Amino acid sequence: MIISWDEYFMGIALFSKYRSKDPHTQVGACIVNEDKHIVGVGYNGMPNGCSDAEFPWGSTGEFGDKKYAYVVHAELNAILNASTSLKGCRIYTSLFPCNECCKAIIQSGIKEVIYLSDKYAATDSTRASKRMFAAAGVHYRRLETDIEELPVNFVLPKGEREG
Ligand SMILES: O=c1ccn([C@H]2C[C@H](O)[C@@H](COP(=O)(O)O)O2)c(=O)[nH]1
Ligand SMILES: [Zn+2]
Repeated sequence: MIISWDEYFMGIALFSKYRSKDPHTQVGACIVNEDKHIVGVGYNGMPNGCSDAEFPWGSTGEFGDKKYAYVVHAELNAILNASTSLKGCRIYTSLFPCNECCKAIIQSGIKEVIYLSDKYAATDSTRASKRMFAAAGVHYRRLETDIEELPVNFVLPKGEREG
């Protein structure tokens, strides 16, 4: 199987999301520069020093009892983890960016967003993101692919196993 660049970078975003402890929505993001070099990756997780085990992952109750007060979004983490200027870069993200990530994407100089799921399309947050991206000239598109699954085997074929 040979995959396209878009599928490859979205694959990295999808792989990254499995690091997230969010029990409901795991999100991964991968930023790529004009030379097709990966310059940042991220997933939705608690800030440094805020234990995944101690901070809440639920989404009900008081403000302080919900994950939303604390979690750093995948796209923002990818931006903050980036090693270089993001001017002209593309971001691959498994979920369409919320309005807060949208602002960070625009301000960082990223010029294109490639997403997979738009499951919150009907929300005010996503509508605001689309409005801001359009105004700021940040292009967005859904990943086009025929691939349903990308198998990754951690178990080596018999002939390649040790012992
Ligand atoms: O742009 C976004 C929007 C959301 N996320 C993260 C934040 C949360 O951990 C989940 C959303 O949780 P729900 O239970 O689906 O409300 O997704 C993100 O990383 N980037
Ligand atoms: Zn966000």
